[in-house]
Amino acid sequence: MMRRAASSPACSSCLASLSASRNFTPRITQPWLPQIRHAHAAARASTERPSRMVLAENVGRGRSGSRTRREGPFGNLNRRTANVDPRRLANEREAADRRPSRGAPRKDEPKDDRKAMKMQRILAGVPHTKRQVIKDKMAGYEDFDQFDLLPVVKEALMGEVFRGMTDLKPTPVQRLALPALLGQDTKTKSASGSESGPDSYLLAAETGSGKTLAYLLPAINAMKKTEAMDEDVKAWEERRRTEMELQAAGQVKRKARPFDEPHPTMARPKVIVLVPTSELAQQVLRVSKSLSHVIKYKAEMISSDLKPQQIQRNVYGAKGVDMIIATPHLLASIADSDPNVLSRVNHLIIDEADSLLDRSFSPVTTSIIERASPSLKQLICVSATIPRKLNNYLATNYPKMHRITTPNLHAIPRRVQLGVMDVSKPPYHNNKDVACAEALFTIGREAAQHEGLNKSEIDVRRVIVFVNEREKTEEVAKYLRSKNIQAEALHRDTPETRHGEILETFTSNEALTIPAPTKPSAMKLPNVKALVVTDLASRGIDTLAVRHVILYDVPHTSIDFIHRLGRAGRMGRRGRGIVLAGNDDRKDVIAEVKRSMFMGQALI
Ligand SMILES: Nc1ncnc2c1ncn2[C@@H]1O[C@H](COP(=O)(O)OP(=O)(O)OP(=O)(O)O)[C@@H](O)[C@H]1O
Repeated sequence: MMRRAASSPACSSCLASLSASRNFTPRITQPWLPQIRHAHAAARASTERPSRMVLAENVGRGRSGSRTRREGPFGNLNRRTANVDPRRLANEREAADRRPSRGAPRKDEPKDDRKAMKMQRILAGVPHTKRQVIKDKMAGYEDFDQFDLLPVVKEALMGEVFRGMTDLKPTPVQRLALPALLGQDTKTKSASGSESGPDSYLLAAETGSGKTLAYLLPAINAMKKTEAMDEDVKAWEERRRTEMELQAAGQVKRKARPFDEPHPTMARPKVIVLVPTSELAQQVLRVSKSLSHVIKYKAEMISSDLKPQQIQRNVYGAKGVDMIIATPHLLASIADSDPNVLSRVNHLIIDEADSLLDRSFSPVTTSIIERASPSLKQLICVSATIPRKLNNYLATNYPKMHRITTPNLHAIPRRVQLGVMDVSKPPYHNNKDVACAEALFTIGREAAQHEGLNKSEIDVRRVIVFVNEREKTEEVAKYLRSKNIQAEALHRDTPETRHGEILETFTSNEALTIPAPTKPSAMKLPNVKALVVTDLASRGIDTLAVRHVILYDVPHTSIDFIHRLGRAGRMGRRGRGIVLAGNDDRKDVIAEVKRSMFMGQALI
């Protein structure tokens, strides 16, 4: 039932209390209402005790006496400042500023408005100020002569690895890592060492920036230095010399008493390099072998593409082995049956550490680290990216690890350009095969124009096409071949023996040329060779001669963007990436990656 409004005069506070009750319809048009309001106000002013609704006159002035600590169960209520020790607060703020993993930008850092990439935020951040400090630190080393390398190591570097190259300068990661790993940088040494365990380092630098030499040179240098002091090796050499002298003097017959005592380093390497794939093992071995010709040490690899007898020979060869480059599973299984394989390791290098310490590889990699620990002097993790997971893993397990990161970490170099083909529009109608073939034709046409006429030989452009699924590699390569484009597919199921052969064209630094066609041939695009691959070829593979990369599928993460685009524009060269953006692709992510590349910003 509706309640009627009171018919007698009432003031505004009375009306307010009435209106609070449900179903009350106020009649506020009465002409006498203002007078009643004034009467009430006058009565209020005349009372001695102020109403609870009236604020104290000094309310704005704050408390005069200090009452920072209030006792009792409600002492912490209605506080205007946090109940935290101000010194602790200041310390925490300072630590947060120094902590590399904190994603929050500092005051002096430019504002970051990359919304789509922030959704995944998969990479650990490197603070702006830290990047500046690194730049200053790098400035001290301009020449390879400034590093404490043995003369024979320098000779091998210049005469073999860099043969025919002039005006060589160490790259940023080499300027930072070589002094630290060689012990020239005393500050780094004291920070990374611990009384009980080995010195541990993280080397993180852009793709194609020379990380392989940055870790190989110090390890080989240390190996050579300690070799001269190795008592077992000295004694073995003495016995061998005596035996040879006896044979030469005709006192013993070589056939009757051959000197076949195994070298003390047989199956006892001093340096181990762990890599995720056979292809990468092959590549690191190539660099190491070129150094070993001059430095004289024995380097071998073990990976699943080798026959068991070959693996046996590489590890248990009578001449011994100083360095083993291996995939973790194979090495761990050898160490299971012969634990002494890891008993003399001084340097353990984990290349592509973000892969080898992720969930799938981590148990086996860490088991190798643990078994090698007693003799280990340096543990070196190497990576082109520091995912947040790796960052946390290292911070927890190796809190004293010294992090060597370059100023441009996680940034794709500006010399690599990214073009976007909107495949959702005509004439492609979301058909990426057609768009990919079109992109390759454009590359071929541009190259032909660049070559000019009247040449007897033309350059062949090597293009890597990245897809996300292995099934897609064959499918795309088949389509391209149907359009008379030279294309090969490479994925995990390709016979391992063929991997090296297929990759060779793309990893070779030699110019690839063919005789200039004089008449139109069946091969519509003679000057382009395409390799359709999954991520198998995105990690560590040194494709110096590749200028073009096509991202057929949009990479799932910014880490994949960095690694895939990192196959072009290596070691200061120019490169071009073309991403095919279809209807279902995250165009906002692509746009942000493109903008970051243009601005020279690190991906997140
Ligand atoms: N100081 C240097 N000057 C010129 N070239 C160099 C120098 N250091 C290394 N290189 C060459 O640069 C190329 C790339 O080096 P490397 O494969 O070590 O790169 P990376 O940093 O390991 O790349 P990724 O992260 O992709 O594995 C190699 O061909 C190597 O010979």
